[in-house]
Amino acid sequence: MKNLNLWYGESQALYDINMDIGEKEVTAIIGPSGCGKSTFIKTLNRMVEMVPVVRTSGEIDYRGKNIFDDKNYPVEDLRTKVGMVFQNPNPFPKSIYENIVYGPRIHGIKDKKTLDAIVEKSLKGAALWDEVKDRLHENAFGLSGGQQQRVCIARCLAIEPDVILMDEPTSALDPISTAKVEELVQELKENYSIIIVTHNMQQAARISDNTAFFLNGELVEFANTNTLFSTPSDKRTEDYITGRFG
Ligand SMILES: Nc1ncnc2c1ncn2[C@@H]1O[C@H](COP(=O)(O)OP(=O)(O)OP(=O)(O)O)[C@@H](O)[C@H]1O
Repeated sequence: MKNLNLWYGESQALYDINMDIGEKEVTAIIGPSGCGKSTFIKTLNRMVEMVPVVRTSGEIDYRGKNIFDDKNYPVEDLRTKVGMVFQNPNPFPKSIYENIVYGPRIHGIKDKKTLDAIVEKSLKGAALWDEVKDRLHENAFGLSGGQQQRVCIARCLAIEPDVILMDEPTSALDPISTAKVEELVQELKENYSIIIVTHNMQQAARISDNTAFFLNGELVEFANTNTLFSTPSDKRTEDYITGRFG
């Protein structure tokens, strides 16, 4: 990211963000409510532009192409490479199977055997296969919240992204489901780059390689997670992680 700025109408939400996010690493985004965490990750797959008054400046280069350059990087291509999982599990009101094959079908895959294989691989990737393999054609709404969130992760994996954006993916989950998703993040980073917004600093410390601390739309500090939590270089980071504000 180079000099990334973002405005909602007249109101600026991101200020001059410069950041280099590594491949196959977990990057945590932390900061107090309203500091721009969601705005920031939704910028990475340009979903933020669904708000009509949004305006950006600067660049986000992904594998040598600026994602804002529509001619060289169609937004549909970007979104197949950069998938997203939201705060509240949001499966479609369809069967587990139909949830997973939704994206691949849009991409023109029709062959049943291929779709079956995608469902199995994606559910295995989301550590859910064993729990649901005998009920693939039941409605996803019949699953627990934690299982629904893993369906959403499987749905994201089914389009074979490189990057997975997660916006507080465990905030609606109980501690056991949270632990499962955290464990899953550790497994997924073997194959995917993960950027995760979290309110939970212990979670950031547990699962991420690098952490970015945002405050009032600015990137205050971006460092190795252990370093950021043990010896932050900015006083504002120190105040936040020690609970002095936020
Ligand atoms: N659709 C929108 N229209 C106008 N302003 C918005 C919109 N969405 C977010 N904002 C503003 O942008 C700023 C950053 O909000 P954002 O949701 O990115 O913060 P956040 O750090 O993710 O907060 P939280 O932790 O509470 O989810 C806030 O001032 C917010 O009011």
